[in-house]
Amino acid sequence: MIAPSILAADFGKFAAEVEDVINAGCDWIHIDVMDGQFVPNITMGPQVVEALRSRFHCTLDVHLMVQKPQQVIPDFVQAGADVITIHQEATPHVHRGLEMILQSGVKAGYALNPATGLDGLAYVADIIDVLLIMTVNPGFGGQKLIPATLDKIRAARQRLVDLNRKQVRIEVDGGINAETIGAVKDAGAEIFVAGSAIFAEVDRKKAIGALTTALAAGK
Ligand SMILES: O=C(CO)[C@H](O)[C@H](O)COP(=O)(O)O
Ligand SMILES: [Fe+2]
Repeated sequence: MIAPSILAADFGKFAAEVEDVINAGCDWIHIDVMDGQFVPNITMGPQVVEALRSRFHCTLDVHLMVQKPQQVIPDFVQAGADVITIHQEATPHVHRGLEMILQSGVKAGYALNPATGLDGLAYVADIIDVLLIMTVNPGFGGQKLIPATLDKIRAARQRLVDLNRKQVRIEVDGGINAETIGAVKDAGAEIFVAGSAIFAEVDRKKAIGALTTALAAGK
């Protein structure tokens, strides 16, 4: 499953950009929400999710890179998100935040920065649908994948099996391209967020095709 990250899209023709990747066969759209506090960048809010919801039927995968995500979760639920992911590092009450998402009828994602370990996973594994392993430090698109995160993906896959929660899908985000996608897949990832690898190319169908081919070929 390839999830284009619209952070790398041309904001001047936003809807057309999303339409382009949906027409190219993508069913998940990854929406990066940044508050300028948790990460040093400010991007988009619930209005963007609402606008996309009114036009498209695809899965809207909202990645909240904000402090105190509990304060904004209801806004993104209301806007029509299908998956809402919050960071372990963004709140001392990550379990409460994940429960809030789940109780709203939305799929809950639990995100870990590159230097955060898997210690908390056992305590939230039963209430999450997605484990988002950041393969770059969050805040910006176009960065290089951090190789040490591959071991974490492998360890997370095993940990989920041990916890009897292998249905939790591992999502990877940052620096995913035709060169790296095979390795993250072999490590155990199932959802692949790609921003610049898709939107920096003129022919999005070709770019997504290159990712799919690399995915099938593996490492
Ligand atoms: O969460 C993110 C950054 O914090 C983005 O989803 C990610 O960076 C995607 O961009 P690219 O594929 O260009 O690395
Ligand atoms: Fe993201």
